[in-house]
Amino acid sequence: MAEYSSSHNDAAENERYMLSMTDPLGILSSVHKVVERSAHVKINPAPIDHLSQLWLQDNAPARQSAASLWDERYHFSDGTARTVNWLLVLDALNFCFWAEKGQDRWTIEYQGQTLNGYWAEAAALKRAVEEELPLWDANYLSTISEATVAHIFRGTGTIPLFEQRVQHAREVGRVLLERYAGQFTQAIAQSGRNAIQLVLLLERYFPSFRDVAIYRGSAVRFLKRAQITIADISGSFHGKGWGAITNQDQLTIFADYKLPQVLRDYNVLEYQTELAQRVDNQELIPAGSEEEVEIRACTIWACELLRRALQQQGRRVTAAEIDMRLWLLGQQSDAMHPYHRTRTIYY
Ligand SMILES: Nc1nc2c(c(CN[C@H]3C=C[C@H](O)[C@@H]3O)cn2[C@@H]2O[C@H](COP(=O)(O)O)[C@@H](O)[C@H]2O)c(=O)[nH]1
Repeated sequence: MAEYSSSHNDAAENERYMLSMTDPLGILSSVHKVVERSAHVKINPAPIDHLSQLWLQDNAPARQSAASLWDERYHFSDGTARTVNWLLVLDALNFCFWAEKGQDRWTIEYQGQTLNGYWAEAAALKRAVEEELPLWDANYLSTISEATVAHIFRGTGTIPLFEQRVQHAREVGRVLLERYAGQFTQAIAQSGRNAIQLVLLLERYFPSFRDVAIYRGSAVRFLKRAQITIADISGSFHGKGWGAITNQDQLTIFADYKLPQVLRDYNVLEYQTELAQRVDNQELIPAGSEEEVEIRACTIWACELLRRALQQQGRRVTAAEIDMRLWLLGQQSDAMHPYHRTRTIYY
């Protein structure tokens, strides 16, 4: 199956050394176990080398980091603690924007644009603040009503998993009040402005961020929304002030539904025939199924192999930079095979 295993000792030794040194969240080691056993998804090494060569030739975008790309059009950003709380709400609700097969996606109108997906979510939350709804206020969040959340996301169609979004907003408010005097900036301070400590804090105290699956009896750690929250805070503040968070190079890519789609388009990921047919037919892949966990685990591991291939060619990039580049490719993915459909609150 996966060809990542080495053909001689020192490569394996090097691999174990690399794994132990750069995996403080226990994500790489847990997805590595899935990759070894994966029965429905394969990682192809040759396309990884091809992709690293492509990116080495093309200088500019590889330098892109979240900070340089932060988009103020659709993100609320006032440079204060209010923005930090707003970003936590943004990423507590940052999941599952696609419609049932044959249905149109939920969309909103904002500043004369029709938006869908992640951008619709971000703009809807920015529009709410512009309409004087204090989405950065923990008290307000902790008791927010269904009617208010429906108003916030008003548009054409309904945002999927609406109930869960109400629950997540209330949970953010409640935990902020219980533990951080209503300010996520206090959590940043308490974590010593360390990305790893902050991800573990989100996993421990904010249940909706606890993105951990079970695969053949073992825990598999993804922590996608917890990790992207840190990247988004850092990006929004351009790496300064509340965005000056260390150890971001130890984050993994964020295992959403777009990255697997892009990696499959490059043939980095290959789906076993039956899974390929189900995904291409836009059938639901159950949350927590072996297929879903293998898709996400192989996505993370393939990006780690890509990061190492680039590093071996002298190009040091972080997983977050690889993530950003792949995700932006996924924003123009109409000609690609469909992304996998898993109804989940985790991505
Ligand atoms: N891996 C990864 N997944 C990401 C993002 C983002 C947006 N973030 C950046 C945007 C501007 C700032 O620079 C932020 O950093 C959203 N998503 C996920 O994608 C899916 C939505 O896709 P579509 O249906 O096409 O809108 C959904 O699972 C959502 O959770 C990312 O950056 N990486």
